[in-house]
This record gives sequence, structure tokens and C-alpha cells, in this order.
Amino acid sequence: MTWPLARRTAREAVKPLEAVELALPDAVGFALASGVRALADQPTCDTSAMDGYAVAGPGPGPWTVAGRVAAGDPVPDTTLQSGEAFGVATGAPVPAGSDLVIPVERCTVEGSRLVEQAQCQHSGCRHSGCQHPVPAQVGKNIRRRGEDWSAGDELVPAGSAVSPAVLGLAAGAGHDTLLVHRRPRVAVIVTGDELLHAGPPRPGRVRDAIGPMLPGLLMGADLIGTNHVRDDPSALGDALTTHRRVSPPALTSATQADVLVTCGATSVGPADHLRRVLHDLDAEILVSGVACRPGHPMLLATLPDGRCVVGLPGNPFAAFAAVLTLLQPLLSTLGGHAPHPPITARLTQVEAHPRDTRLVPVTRRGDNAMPVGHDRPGSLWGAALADALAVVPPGHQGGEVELISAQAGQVPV
Ligand SMILES: Nc1nc2c(c(=O)[nH]1)N[C@H]1C(S)=C(S)[C@@H](COP(=O)(O)OP(=O)(O)OC[C@H]3O[C@@H](n4cnc5c(N)ncnc54)[C@H](O)[C@@H]3O)O[C@H]1N2
Ligand code: MOO
Repeated sequence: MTWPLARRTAREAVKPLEAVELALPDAVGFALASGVRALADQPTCDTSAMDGYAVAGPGPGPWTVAGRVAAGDPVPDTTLQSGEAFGVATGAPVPAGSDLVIPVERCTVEGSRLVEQAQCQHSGCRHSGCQHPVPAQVGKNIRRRGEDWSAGDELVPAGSAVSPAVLGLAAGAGHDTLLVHRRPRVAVIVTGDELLHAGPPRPGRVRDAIGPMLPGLLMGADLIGTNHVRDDPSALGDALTTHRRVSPPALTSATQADVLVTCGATSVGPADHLRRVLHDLDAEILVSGVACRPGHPMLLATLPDGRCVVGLPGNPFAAFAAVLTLLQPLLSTLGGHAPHPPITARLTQVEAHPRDTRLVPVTRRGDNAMPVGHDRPGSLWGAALADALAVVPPGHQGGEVELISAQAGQVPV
């Protein structure tokens, strides 16, 4: 299967999980299951944008100050007549009949008499306090009712991630809760008799590099447990069906997981049992090998109970590539996130493969992407130094390529 088709297959293999209603502070990072609509006009009434005086009638006055209103006060029960003014605070409702608000710095008030100290705009005159009429600037410094939005307007569409700004906007628009999609739950199964989980590697034993990197790559998902199993088909089969947790102690079981992620055992060696075990479990294989480098043995399947299995190759950089190709698109759809437009950059200094898509660690410099090297399948060095992976199609001769990264789709501003 081609790399673009593999990614699309993962994105389209599932439907978004059910919607749940969450209190605002709990909803950050979730995807909206329905658009956020305004529950009231913003502002809800004509409101002052400045500390100063609301006035009716032409400047520079004088006006008679008829009262004062502070933020939090109700709309004054009065209608300003021409020649009248009202003291207003920023955010306070202005009385009906107000033409504009003059900032306090430009006001001279003696008793109840208000005059505007405006810089005269009259041709040739640069004095304040002259007798030239000041042009009326009706509406200035007044935020009119519904000027930002009206009750019922859709402010943020479904599928958007709830960023802190979305949260603040929703609160401002009157919401106490948001309807979001449940986050997918992921259980990880790391296979390999040769793996160490502490201390330096030594001949014949390698440190597990995939288990530690996965939690940070589970964009918008919850890791419910990591299980380490021997290179043994029945141990792998058990882990896929019951997924006994060893670390940390059992709290939930993978039968509650939406996605199972396996590491290793995707290839054709004597200890690579994943395909056989999935066959025995009557799994439907959706992706079995992808024409890309690294990561070609990656796999996607669904179990009869609907859970998905993403098989990451054991080589750590190949596993990283498989996360970006299959796991992140799958989790993104399950979590209800709308796809993001692709990010591209110009990449010239790279050797394309004749048949396979290459996933190349790059750093970004303006519109250009530069390969960082160190990109052997067994090494995460290049990925660790990179901003993104460049998706280099077979036969690429230079020019624009897509960039994918561990952060893609995470969004929150
Ligand atoms: N005859 C063939 N052999 C291999 C092929 C092939 O097409 N034909 N493909 C190669 C490719 S490409 C990859 S990628 C690997 C995939 O192997 P597995 O998914 O079966 O993984 P393992 O065999 O268990 O391990 C491969 C390699 O990675 C190391 N490893 C495994 N798990 C981890 C981990 N959690 N952290 C760090 N390193 C890990 C393991 O020690 C091996 O060195 O198959 C190739 N072979
Ligand atoms: O594709 Mo393997 O994934 O070369 O390491």
C-alpha cells in the first residue's frame, strides 16, 4: 500500500467516539462535538470602551453632566438629551441617546460642566480651546450591542480543538460546559526478549526506546497502561485480549482501550508473531505493510470487538514513522478532530527512493526544509534533532513536500 493511502486508511478506519459534556476547565485539548454558539449578544448592550463621558450633541460642548454609571451597573434609566453627558467607566452600559464617549484625559469638568479639550482639526488651526466646531464622531468609543456577535451565531465549528482561547471565548459567550468527543484510550504492548528498561545497553540487550517515547506521541489520547510481553505468541495474544497491566499496577484493563499499540514483532522472523496472533483473533487487517522507508512492516487491524491494533515496527525510528503515519491519524479521527491543512516546505537536498515514500527528519528554515541526517531505522537521533519529518514521494526531484510532526493537530493556541 502507498504511504498516502495508508494514512488515509487510518484516518477513515474509525468514527469519532461518543460526545460527552464537560465542565469548561476540563475540556481543553478535546475536539468540539458541536459548534460553540453564542448564548447572548456581545456586548449585551451599548457599552463604553473608555473611561470618560458619554455625550449627546456636538463637541466641544459644553455638556451638563447628568449622572455616572460604573461597570456592573444596570443600563441607566435615562435618555441623554442633546447637551447632556454621563460619566462612564470602561465596560459600563452607556445611557440611551449617547453619541460617543470622550476619554477622561480629554475632558475638563468644572462642577457639572464638561468641555472637550480636543485638538482642532480645522484647516490651519492647531489650537485646543478654539471656537471651531468639532466634527461629530458619532459612535466613537461605544461598543454597540451585538457588535462582536449576536446570540445564536456559531463562533467555533465542530471538530476544532478546545484551546485556552476557545475556552475563554466559550465562557464569554455564556457556556458553563462544552460538548466534546471522548478522548481515545490507548494501551501499549511492548514486545521483545532482548529489551532492557533501565541501565546501559550491552551486547544482546537493547534499551526499550519506544515505550518511553509513546506517551508524548499519543496526541489527544489517554494512555491507560503499558505492558511488556515476551516474544511468545500466547503472551501477545493474552495481552491483546485481556492486556494484563504490570506497570503501573492494574487499574483498568485494555478491554477498555479503544486502541492497542504493539511495538515489534511486525516482521517475518521466528519471534515476530503479531500477524499470526491477529489472524488467530479473527482480526481484520486494514494495512499490512506500507511502501515507505522507514517503517514498511507497519500494520493496522481491527479486532472483532471493534478495538484497533496499530503494529509499530521494532526499529525505533521506524516505530516513530508508523506513529505519524497510522496512529496519529487514527487517534485524531477517534477524538473527533477535523483534519488540518497540510504544512509544506521546499526540500531539495534529498535523495528520493524510486518506489517508496521516504520519511526524512528535517529542520525548517523559512520556506525550506533541511535534512538533519542520522536517519537509520534503528536510530531516533535524526528524529530527536528534527522539527518534522518530510514526506518525500517516490522519484521526488526537488520542490514542495509535506511536513508531518509529532505536534501536528495538537493545536491549542
Ligand atoms: N527478513 C526480513 N527481515 C526484516 C524485514 C524484512 O522485510 N524481511 N524488515 C526489517 C524492517 S524494515 C524492520 S522495521 C524490522 C521490523 O521488525 P519487528 O517489528 O519484527 O521488530 P523486532 O524484530 O522485534 O525488532 C527489530 C529491531 O528493533 C529492535 N527493537 C525492538 N523493539 C524495540 C524497542 N522497544 N526499543 C528499541 N529497539 C527495539 C530490536 O532489538 C531489533 O534490533 O524488521 C526488519 N527485518
Ligand atoms: O522499514 Mo524498517 O522500518 O527499515 O526499519
